[in-house]
Amino acid sequence: MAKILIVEDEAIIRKSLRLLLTGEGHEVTEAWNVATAAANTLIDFDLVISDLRLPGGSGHALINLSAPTPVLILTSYASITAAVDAIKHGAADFMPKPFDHGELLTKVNAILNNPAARQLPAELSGHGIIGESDGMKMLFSKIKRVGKTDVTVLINGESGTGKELVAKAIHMQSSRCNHNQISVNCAAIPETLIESELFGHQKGAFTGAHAERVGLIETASGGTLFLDEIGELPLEAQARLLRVLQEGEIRRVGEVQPRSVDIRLICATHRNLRLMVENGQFREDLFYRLNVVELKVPALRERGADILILAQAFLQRVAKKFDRPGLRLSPEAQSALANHQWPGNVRELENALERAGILAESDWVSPDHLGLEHITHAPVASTSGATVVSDDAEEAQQNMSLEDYFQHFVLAHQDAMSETELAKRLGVSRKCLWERRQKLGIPRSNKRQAG
Ligand SMILES: Nc1ncnc2c1ncn2[C@@H]1O[C@H](COP(=O)(O)OP(=O)(O)OP(=O)(O)O)[C@@H](O)[C@H]1O
Repeated sequence: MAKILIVEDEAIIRKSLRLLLTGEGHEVTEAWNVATAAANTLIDFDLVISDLRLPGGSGHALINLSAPTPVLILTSYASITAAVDAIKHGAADFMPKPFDHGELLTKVNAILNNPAARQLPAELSGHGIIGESDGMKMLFSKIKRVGKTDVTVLINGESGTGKELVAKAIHMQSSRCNHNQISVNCAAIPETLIESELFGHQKGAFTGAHAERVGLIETASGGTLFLDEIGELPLEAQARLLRVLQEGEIRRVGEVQPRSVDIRLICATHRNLRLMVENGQFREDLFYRLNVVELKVPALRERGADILILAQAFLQRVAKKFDRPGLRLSPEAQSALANHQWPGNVRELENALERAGILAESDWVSPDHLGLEHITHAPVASTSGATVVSDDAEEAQQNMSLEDYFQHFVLAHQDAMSETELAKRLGVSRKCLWERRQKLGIPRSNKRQAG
């Protein structure tokens, strides 16, 4: 006996399938669209049988949502091409409608008896990047194309959109995949240390250089170097990096002799580097070297049904992590997720689901558990640098935890201040600011393009 989910908007077809399958001893659950299907823990089913055209979303979305559960697609003769496309996207098989009962059962049995039919998650061939929207499909095909080459890639997208995942996927598709990918977050390394971190140094090159040090670029030789937040790289380090790209050579700080290196460079930024070039904050020659191929990662709010697909995937992960297999999204939670603007993108979504996994008392995740409200009050800084607050805001501030205060302060000032200024005003290092942003899920501002 197998557990089978039927997703079909026509009640008559649902009923006939139910009769057919229960008659064979299977346990059957019914749903009439993607949302009602997704309210179940899809991984628990042995098979999903889904119509291709469903109200409010296609059966394609279910292929992703259900992974690794196999999906048998039902389709009218008119959309056979679409069914073939579904197979390319990971469907186990398809069955034209109207169908012969015997033929359908043969297909169902063939899938159930074939363990290999359990599909890989419908993501970029095992790289963990989930997405069905047109923007993501376009990105996947570009990743596949640039992955095979050795060209420098500049990945652009808001904070938390998955730029690092994209960089990893490119590396894994490349001929360098058996070598390391070294990832460096230029925003997390203090400006004074960045050159020696990246390029290495000789013993005694500067105060504190007690021993020689191999830089991260040299360590990445033979593999891929991923420079995240490249817009934060100070101008002097930009000049050094340009030399590496032009000459394939590196000179450690304090060293005269260059060493040859063989790296593939992938960079990422949430900033508008062109604007930074115009403002004199980013070297034009370096920009053109980096921007050989530009990949744009869409913001989550532009990805339509991907929001729910990702939410279900993260929920399954959370359910496993907290050993709560029954966890599911209530219809209200689904609509809250679909309507949220996601300033922190996929990272914010991941955090929301993790939080829900902790807070939900029953199996049903409600909007409250997701904590998607926005912060409305924020302290305002005076030009003297002192923080000025209104009476109401003062009272609210007194009730704030340190983390709340940190978050309020960053959100209120990041359009006007650089990361260095923000860190200084908060009395923390840039690295600490970066780490707290990650921990608290505070996205970097898109309005501040430079500095
Ligand atoms: N399409 C996706 N499918 C699955 N998980 C994703 C996807 N996009 C992002 N994530 C997850 O969201 C989190 C943030 O992704 P990532 O660090 O790659 O974003 P980023 O754009 O590099 O962020 P930042 O600009 O802040 O460095 C990670 O945990 C990542 O695994």
